[in-house]
Amino acid sequence: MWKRVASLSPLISSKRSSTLNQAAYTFKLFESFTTETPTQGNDGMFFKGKTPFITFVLGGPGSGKGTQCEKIVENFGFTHLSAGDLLRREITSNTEYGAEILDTIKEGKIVPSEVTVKLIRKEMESSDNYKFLIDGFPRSEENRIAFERITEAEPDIVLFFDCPEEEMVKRVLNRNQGRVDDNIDTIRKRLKIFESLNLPVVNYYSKRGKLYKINAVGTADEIFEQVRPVFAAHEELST
Ligand SMILES: Nc1ncnc2c1ncn2[C@@H]1O[C@H](COP(=O)(O)OP(=O)(O)OP(=O)(O)O)[C@@H](O)[C@H]1O
Ligand SMILES: O=c1ccn([C@@H]2O[C@H](COP(=O)(O)O)[C@@H](O)[C@H]2O)c(=O)[nH]1
Ligand SMILES: [Mg+2]
Repeated sequence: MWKRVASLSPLISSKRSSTLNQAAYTFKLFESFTTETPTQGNDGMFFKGKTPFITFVLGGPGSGKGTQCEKIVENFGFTHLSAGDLLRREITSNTEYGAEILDTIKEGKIVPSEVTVKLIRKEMESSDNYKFLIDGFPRSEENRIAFERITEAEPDIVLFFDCPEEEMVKRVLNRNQGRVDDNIDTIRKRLKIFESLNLPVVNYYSKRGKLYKINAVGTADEIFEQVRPVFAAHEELST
């Protein structure tokens, strides 16, 4: 099927070609997933005897997800999987989809779900830990549904860092880590996508009683004092 899609490309105009190339990129990945047959559920698929404890960490660009994840790791022994970092690693390692991922990130768009879920799943499977922070994912309802379908797992809790737009813009523009998407044009695009595609995911988990909304204004330490009790309570429950 991939061959068939590739052979169509020269026959089409460049604008359509770019759309179709994106479709082919998605399709090829999707095909590689559908040939894999996950045979076990959440408890048995990745984690040698332990039920995984999965936390999704959501919030707009610059809301402080990565900063707070570091503190959660230090204090509660989670493994931090930043979806954005996993995608950026694909770019720097020049893997098969690195170039497409780079273009997608530059545009502030969302990488096809199958790519991201595959990277997350691989990291989970190779970890000795069973407690995961999945940072910056799912970015859309489509991401969420793909994660559930492919991993047969759901998050136990979902953190949402609620931050005003002007504060997020200020933080991202001051971040200074050389990220290709830390410029005002891409930030605006990311904020729009966050509102239209990510907030529905936040609302979904809110309705399901899994959401912990954190006021992300203040110092990182102050914010962590809101985060700490969420994990402390779950630690108590599991002992
Ligand atoms: N509470 C805070 N107050 C001020 N600056 C902060 C705070 N938390 C994080 N920062 C800074 O803001 C910038 C963005 O933070 P961070 O990278 O943690 O956000 P993020 O939500 O992971 O963003 P992205 O979605 O773009 O990856 C960083 O430079 C970080 O040091
Ligand atoms: O699940 C994901 C996560 C990220 N992306 C793309 O990466 C950038 C940067 O993500 P950060 O979480 O801010 O590090 C994001 O704007 C998306 O383009 C993605 O597609 N899917
Ligand atoms: Mg981050």
